[in-house]
Amino acid sequence: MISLFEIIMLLYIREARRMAEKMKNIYYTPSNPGSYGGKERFQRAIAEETVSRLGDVQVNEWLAEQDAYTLHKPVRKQFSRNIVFSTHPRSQFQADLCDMQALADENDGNRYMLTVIDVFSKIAFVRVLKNKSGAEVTRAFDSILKEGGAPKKVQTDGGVFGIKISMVKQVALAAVVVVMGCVGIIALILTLVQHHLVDLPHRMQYGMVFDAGSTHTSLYMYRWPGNKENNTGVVSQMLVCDVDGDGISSYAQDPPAAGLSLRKCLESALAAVPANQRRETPVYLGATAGMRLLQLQNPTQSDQVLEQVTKVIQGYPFDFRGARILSGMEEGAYGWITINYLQESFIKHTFEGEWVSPKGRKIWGALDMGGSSTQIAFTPGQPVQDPASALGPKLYGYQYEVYTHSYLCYGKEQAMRQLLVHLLKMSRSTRPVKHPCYHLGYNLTLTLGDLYDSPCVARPVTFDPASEVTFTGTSEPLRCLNQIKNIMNLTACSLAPACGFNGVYQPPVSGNFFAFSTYYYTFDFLGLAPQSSLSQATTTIDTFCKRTWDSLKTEYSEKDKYLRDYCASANYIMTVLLDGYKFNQTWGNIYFQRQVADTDISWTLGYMLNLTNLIPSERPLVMTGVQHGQWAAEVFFIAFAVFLSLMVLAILLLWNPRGNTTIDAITL
Ligand SMILES: Nc1ncnc2c1ncn2[C@@H]1O[C@H](COP(=O)(O)OP(=O)(O)OP(=O)(O)O)[C@@H](O)[C@H]1O
Ligand SMILES: [Mg+2]
Repeated sequence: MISLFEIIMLLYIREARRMAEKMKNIYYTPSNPGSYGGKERFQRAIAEETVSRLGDVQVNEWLAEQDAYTLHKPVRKQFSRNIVFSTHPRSQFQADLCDMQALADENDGNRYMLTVIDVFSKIAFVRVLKNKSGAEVTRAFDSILKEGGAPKKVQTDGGVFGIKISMVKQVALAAVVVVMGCVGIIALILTLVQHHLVDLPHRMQYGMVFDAGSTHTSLYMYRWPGNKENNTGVVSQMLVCDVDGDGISSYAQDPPAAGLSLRKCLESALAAVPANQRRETPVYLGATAGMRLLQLQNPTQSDQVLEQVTKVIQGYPFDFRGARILSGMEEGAYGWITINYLQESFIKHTFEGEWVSPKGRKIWGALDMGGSSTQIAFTPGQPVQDPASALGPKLYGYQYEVYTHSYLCYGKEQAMRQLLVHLLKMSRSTRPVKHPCYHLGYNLTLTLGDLYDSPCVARPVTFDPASEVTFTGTSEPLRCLNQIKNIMNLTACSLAPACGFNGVYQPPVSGNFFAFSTYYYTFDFLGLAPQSSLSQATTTIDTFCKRTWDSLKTEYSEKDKYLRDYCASANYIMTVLLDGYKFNQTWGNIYFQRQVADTDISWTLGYMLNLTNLIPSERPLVMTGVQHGQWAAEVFFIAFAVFLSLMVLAILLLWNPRGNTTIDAITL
């Protein structure tokens, strides 16, 4: 017995076959308008001939099996696409609809699937749809956003578009930006109002320099307020300690004694510098002409002397920065720096807190006469023609051109020695040797060994070092002056008239000068310091030189070890200044001074200033400060503003309030 179901099935199959036959006839009959064409035309032809319209699924399935249809379908072309860079999750979602209509009956009437994938993480979301109406798709998309968070962009077949930021997020962002703006304005106001130049209390700083001269060694200790170290004129002399005995070069035969001689002054320094600052207190030792001469005579001995002084200073708890021999040019230049620093010629720091270049830049020249060498340094009114005597220091942003020269063997002691040797030579066999610069009644006896013990004088080929020679004073100032001129060459100069003496190039002197050390000692003793007219100076010297030794001893203490030489050194000074450097027309520009601003004029201060970078090459910065409370408030508000900026960034990038992101429509 055949069942009703089987009958229905047989009828269905027969109808299906009939329809298939019919479709074949239509499609493969070239005269039929539905043949060999697209789906729409084919469907219309079937409807006309069978009076029934076949569903898309049936037609598509049948056409898909026909080679004639599939072979002529347009080929899918590869087309260029934009490269998408996705840097973090939810930067871009790709969305599409899958057509599941054919399976709708088995899927509770759900005909489509909305598929969404996060481009960065590849996490996929799927929602089923009954239809693809705008409302249905939007509902499904909202549901995906609730699960996966809102992306920045969504890519669909309809294009790429941004997701609207949720209201909550908008309000949060606006609030943070407003607060941030207020905080920034408060910080700015705090910074601009109530600021003033600060001058905070600062502890003193210390620095020391040993001036190891040819005749003696002195320790100069300086101090300055630490917060003002780049100002001019703030470094002042704190103490000077004279080392007992002669200069360190005199210890050539016993170098350890040179080191030991410094102990007394190092102990004074220990007492002067607070214990907690000793380690940071720089100490330098600079040796001058005496050691220059020893180095020429016996380099081993000069090295040994420097070694021994180094050893002793290193034994003290200071920041020792070395012992060395200065060149003559350095000695001259550092003297020049000292003077102009103390005079505040380079730059001035006003009460208003500004750095100003003093009007007209009145730069001082330096005239130094030690025991073994003499230096001149100044800024000439014309370019320095000899590069060997030119220096170009850049100080506080201004470049200077300095002429400087050091005459070795023309310090007071060595010049006096040269005079003795010259007089001895001129006297031939006359004994005692007449000395026109010594006072009548004064006699000096010394051995030839002592007289010739210097590279500054020419020794006879043979002589007995032990034999003695006596010089007897004659109080003849005119002869004295003439004999002194004989120890200098005042004529030979290739670049005449731009000359100093001994053929040395020197541009004409210009500006005011400080003359210190021997210049000062001698002129001060004669009552000619700090200034005197040229005629007053010559008269005073002449009168003094004519005096007898007895009258001098009565007036001054016989113990004044310099008494015998004042006449000679005064005449020597006049010769150097007038015949050598040619101050004839500008005598009044020379100031014979020992100190400026309570500080000794010496190369030592310039040396320390330079080595401790207390004179910057560029103009110092003016510091602006605020009170501590105000500063703290500024820091707080600025930090708060930074924090808020980070919050804005975090909200933009990371915060996706679920359920609050909305989309109005989406085209897939
Ligand atoms: N109070 C004084 N009165 C007179 N002359 C002095 C006085 N003190 C030092 N002298 C002399 O003045 C000269 C210069 O002394 P200064 O201390 O400047 O020389 P120095 O530094 O030892 O030598 P150099 O710089 O050439 O190495 C020396 O001959 C010294 O004997
Ligand atoms: Mg000196």
